[in-house]
Amino acid sequence: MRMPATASNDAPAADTAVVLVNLGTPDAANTAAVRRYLAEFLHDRRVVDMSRWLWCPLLHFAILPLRSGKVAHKYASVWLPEGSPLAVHTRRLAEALQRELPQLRVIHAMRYGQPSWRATLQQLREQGIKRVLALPLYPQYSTTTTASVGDVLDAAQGLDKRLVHDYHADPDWVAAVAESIRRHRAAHGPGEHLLFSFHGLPQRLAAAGDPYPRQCEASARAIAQALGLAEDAWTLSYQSRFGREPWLEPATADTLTALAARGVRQVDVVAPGFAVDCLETLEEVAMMLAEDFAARGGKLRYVPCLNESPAHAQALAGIVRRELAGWLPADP
Ligand SMILES: C=CC1=C(C)c2cc3[nH]c(cc4nc(cc5[nH]c(cc1n2)c(C)c5CCC(=O)O)C(CCC(=O)O)=C4C)c(C)c3C=C
Ligand SMILES: [Fe+2]
Ligand SMILES: [Fe+2]
Repeated sequence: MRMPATASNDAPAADTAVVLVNLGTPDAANTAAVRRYLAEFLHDRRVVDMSRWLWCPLLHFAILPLRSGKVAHKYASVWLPEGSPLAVHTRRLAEALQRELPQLRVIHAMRYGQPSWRATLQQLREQGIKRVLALPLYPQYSTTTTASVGDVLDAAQGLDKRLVHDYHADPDWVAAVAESIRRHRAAHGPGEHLLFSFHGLPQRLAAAGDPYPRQCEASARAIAQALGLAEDAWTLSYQSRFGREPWLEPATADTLTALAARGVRQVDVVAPGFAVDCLETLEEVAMMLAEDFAARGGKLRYVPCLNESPAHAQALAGIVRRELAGWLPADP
């Protein structure tokens, strides 16, 4: 008889690992490290699906030489003593989740850069791990992010594997984000307008069926409802556009301009597409967009990501427990 796997605190599962997989980040805030990182990231066909005949010359002779130095400078402006914010918070979140799930082995890996997701899977197998639950740190599913984590998992041999598809409407995660906004407003004063800023995506991918924008809309609506916000008290927008083709709209920068023109003087910006703070939230939103909005006479207050907060770790632990409870062991 096949018994469901359990993941209660009293049922040790020494052969099961949970891996939080994030995007990845450079290992130093300098041009060479950023160039290495961007080269690996932007060679993934899930991220850029152009013909290699067109893309490789553009990447190697224009994008990498021109972008790496500029982006390294941006990383330097948010770098922490222990490293890149994305790396630091991802590691701390895995440690916090390990405390919630002492019966399991919890680690983290990066799709690009270190610790390498591919190498992590091989090491786990060598260490005698039989089952791996991959939890991509992307609340909303996209072919450009979650599916790429899944590609590497699919290619790993000799493991019983499972991937968390998304958690964009998970009630505990929604409650944790809503509570972080409530606390931010309690600490800094009531808010005038709430802007949900998600990472963007080429419109072409959304038109081809990527569920990402629908899931972003559902996340924002659920969080706004949990906060009891009126329809006109919040807006959704997309940031971090890359390249020349049309990306999802409205753009966060344009939305802030429009809000300022409408006379809105204070905007709280939250980024629930990012599990942890990173270049895109700290430099692009909390620094650059905040400066632009201030120049228009407004105040942008950035609500930090859930990062390694207990509420975040508890929400992820709930997701892990449910996934493991429904996971039948593989046939011997
Ligand atoms: C075609 C290019 C890109 C797509 C598609 C894309 C989708 C996408 N990205 C994230 C999350 C993150 N992206 C981050 C940085 C980043 N993203 C791109 C390009 C695309 N992203 C680039 C080139 C970069 C690097 C910085 C730069 O050169 O501008 C990050 C932060 C990494 C860090 O080190 O802090 C995150 C996180 C999602 C969720 C997503 C699709 C939905
Ligand atoms: Fe190339
Ligand atoms: Fe990105």
